[in-house]
Order: sequence, then structure tokens, then C-alpha cells
Amino acid sequence: MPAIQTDLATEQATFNAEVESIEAAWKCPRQAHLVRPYSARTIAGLRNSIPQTYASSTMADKLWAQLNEHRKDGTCELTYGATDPIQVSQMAKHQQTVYVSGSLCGVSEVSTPGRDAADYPWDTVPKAVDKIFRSQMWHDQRQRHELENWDYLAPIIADADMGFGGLTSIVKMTKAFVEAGVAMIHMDDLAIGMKRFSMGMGRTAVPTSEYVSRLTAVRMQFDIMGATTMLMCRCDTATYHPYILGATKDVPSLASAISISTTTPEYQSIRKTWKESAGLMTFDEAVKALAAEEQYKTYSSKLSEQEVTPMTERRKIAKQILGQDVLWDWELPRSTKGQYMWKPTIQTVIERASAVAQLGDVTWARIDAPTWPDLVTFHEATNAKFPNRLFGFGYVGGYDFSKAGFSEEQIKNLHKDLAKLGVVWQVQPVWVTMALSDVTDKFGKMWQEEGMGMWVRDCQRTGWMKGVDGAHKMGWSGGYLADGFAEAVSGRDMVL
Ligand SMILES: C[C@](O)(C(=O)O)[C@H](CC(=O)O)C(=O)O
Repeated sequence: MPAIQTDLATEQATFNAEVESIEAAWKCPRQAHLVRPYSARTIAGLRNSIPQTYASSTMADKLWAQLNEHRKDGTCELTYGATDPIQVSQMAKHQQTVYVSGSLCGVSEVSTPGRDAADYPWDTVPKAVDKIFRSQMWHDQRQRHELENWDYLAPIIADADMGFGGLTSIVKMTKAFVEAGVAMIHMDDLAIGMKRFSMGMGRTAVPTSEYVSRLTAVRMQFDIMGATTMLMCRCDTATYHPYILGATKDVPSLASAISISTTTPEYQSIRKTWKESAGLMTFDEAVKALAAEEQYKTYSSKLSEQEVTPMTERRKIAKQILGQDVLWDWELPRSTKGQYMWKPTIQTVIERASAVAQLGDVTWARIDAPTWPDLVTFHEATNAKFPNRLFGFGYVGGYDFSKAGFSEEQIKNLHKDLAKLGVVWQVQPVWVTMALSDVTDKFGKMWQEEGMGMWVRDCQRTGWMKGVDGAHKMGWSGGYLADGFAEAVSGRDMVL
């Protein structure tokens, strides 16, 4: 292979120009909200020598404009999960965006289906995005000389779960997503191998530092590719020190109390009894329980002198004020797998979301059991720190809004009320499993019972085939596009 013919001075000048162009891109309004821990120089050094452009950037810029328009108007995009190109072709009529759900992919895009434990190979969701984006491009192409005018190129938002490994696998996955044409991916703070569908026990969040590294790795890969692909930071929970629970009683450890399998019914009751006996509190609650009112005030004001006070320092401050050590042990409640036990509060999610906001474009608080006051507190507090922040939200299957205190009226208006708080992108991730099951079940029964009688009556003459897209439609199935190819190849001009 011949070496690249260039002299050092030219190479240096090209490199410097590249650094300048990266710096300029980072300063423009589209990216001005982002703060990176690395320099443009470093990114230039990590790029390869053939500059490329990606459809992913075009789609991301379109999504950015759509979401900011909603933000300005106090409205939102309501979309839902998809893995099937046929479904996506119909979404174009009603939705501005398409969501590729990891949970759905785990059922429909793998050789061994299963519930959403995010245990499928790392390239499963990027491959689903690739399939869908190509189908969108094809519909867009075949429609160009037809009378229809749907915007088939709805930006795709995809589930990157927790990144499926360390730094290098996140980089590979991010690259695959960009190459596939995704507009935005979301990455969460769950520990690998610990995801339980929706709200199952054992779901574990990683430390903030690890979450920051994950998101930084995604951002770095976008920058290396020069892509403006968007990143949504999804915070499932948080494990900042102040919210970790410790035992305040002299008890044996939880792990030693549980010597039986975590799947037996006794496990639940032993855990419950242990929790009741352990006097579980956060460290600050334990201080409060011992302190007089004035002492606790002094403690709190000492803490407020810095943004984050590590646990060792909290202990010291408490001891100075109380004149004694606080009996509080965060090791005792640790699980058999070593996870710390924490107290979910909305403050935990606010702090974590804020810690990573400037690495991403959109924030999603995936609160386990949302209440309206918590939703308001989260979005208002985050918005106060990051004005005009874009937020996403998923209507996770297990949410029971009535139980959480929402009135019928509130449920009806929830998407609009959330939109006013800045939640511009809202998704029902897994509805289509029900939709497909429903239609297939109905058709299967009718077809089996009535055969062609039903087909002609309900499909051909009056029902599904009238007005519904499908293989019988010349345009939708690409018939006119194929005719166009034939015309071109035979040297005739298309009538346009
Ligand atoms: C959004 C989600 O990650 C998904 O895979 O679609 C799931 C959906 C669900 O649990 O209903 C999640 O929120 O974890």
C-alpha cells in the first residue's frame, strides 16, 4: 500500500483546521448547552482521516427542531414503541417520531425471546433501528412521485439501555446507532445484568461517576464521528451517599439473615422482618434522631457549605456537634450481591439528573412510582438549573396512576400537563405487543371460522382493505417505484 503522500506542515495545518472546525461546531446554538471534559484537539486526534457525514445528524437536527418547537408552545410529541417497519409506515400519519424499545426488541428481534432484562446482544437495538430507518427511506423514495405526502422520515429515538459493557462496548454501540440513522439514543444508569422488567426487585443503579463515564463515552463517540445525534440521559435512580440507608440497631447483616434463595416466598418475609428490626435510616435521619433541634440546624448549615458532603465528613461534623459517634452502619443492609440499600427520593433523581445534564440534550426521570407532586418537583427543579431543558418521559407499563392519587381528569390531561413542565417527548414503549396480539387474535379466529366468506365481506368489500395500507396497495408496496425503475431502464421519461 502506498503511504499517504503529505508533508508534515500540511498535515499539521489540516489537523489545526479540523480542531478549529470542531470548536466552532461546539459553540453553535445547537450544541451550546453541552459541556465536555475533553478538548476538540483530543477529538481531532481520535478521528480517522476520511471525513464522513451521517443521516443520523440530519434526523437529529430535525428532532431538535421539533422538540424545541414543542417546548416553545408547551406541547408534546406522543409516540410509542415499534420494531416493525409495517407499523412504522402507519405511525408516519400520526406520530412525529418513532421509538425503538429495548423491551420490544428483546421479544421480537432476537432468536431467544425474553422479558426486558436487557440481556440481548449489544447490537440488537442498533440493527432494529437500521431496519426501520431503511424502511423509512424506502417509503420516502417510493412516495416522491406519488400523490401521497406523508413524512415517513420520522426521527427514531432508540433504547441504548446501560451500554452493554464498559467504555469500548459503549463506543461500538454508539457508532452502530449513528451509522443506522438514529436521531437520539437514551442511556440509563442501571447496573449491567441487574435490570428487572419495569420495577422488579434487585434493579440496581450504578454510582454517579460510572454513569458520567457512560454518557461521556457516548458523547465522545458522537464527537469523533462529527455527528449531532442527540443523547437523552435517563436516570432510573440514584445512589448519592446521603440517601443510602444504614442500620441504627445492633443487628446481624441482611445478607447473613438471608441464607435462602431469593426466589422463595420466605425471602420476601425474612427481608421485611429484617428491615423492620434494623432501624433503617439515612445518615442524616440518624443524626436528626439523636440531635436537639439547634444541633440539627447547625449540622444542616455545615452541610450546605458545599454542594456534596461525603459520608466520612458527615460523620465528623455530626460527632463534633453531638459529642458522640452516630450508630449507623451502611454495610449491614447490603444485599447478598453487595448492593447498598437506598431510600428513593425525588431529590436523589434531581441530583443525578443535574450531575449529567450537560452531557446530554434531553433528560428523562424514570421514577419508579411517579406522583404528580414528584413530577412537578423534579421538572421544576431541573428546569431552574437548566432553563428550557427538554425532557422525555415513558409511560412504563406498570405505572398505576389511579393508585398514585391521580384523578380521572388528571390522567386525561397528564400528557398536556407534563408538556407544560417541558416534557416534550412522551412514549408508551410496549403498547404494540398488545396491538399486534389483538388484531392477530381477531383475524385468526374469524379466518379459521369463516374462511373466504369473511375475507371477501370484512376485508375486501367493506373492512380492512378499504383505506388500509397493505400489500394490495400499489403505492405502499412499492409497485409504482418498480414501474419507475422499469421506465428509467427502458429509456422512457417518468411522468412527473
Ligand atoms: C422504556 C423501556 O426501557 C423499554 O425497553 O422500552 C422499558 C419499558 C417498560 O419497562 O415498560 C423501561 O422503562 O425500562
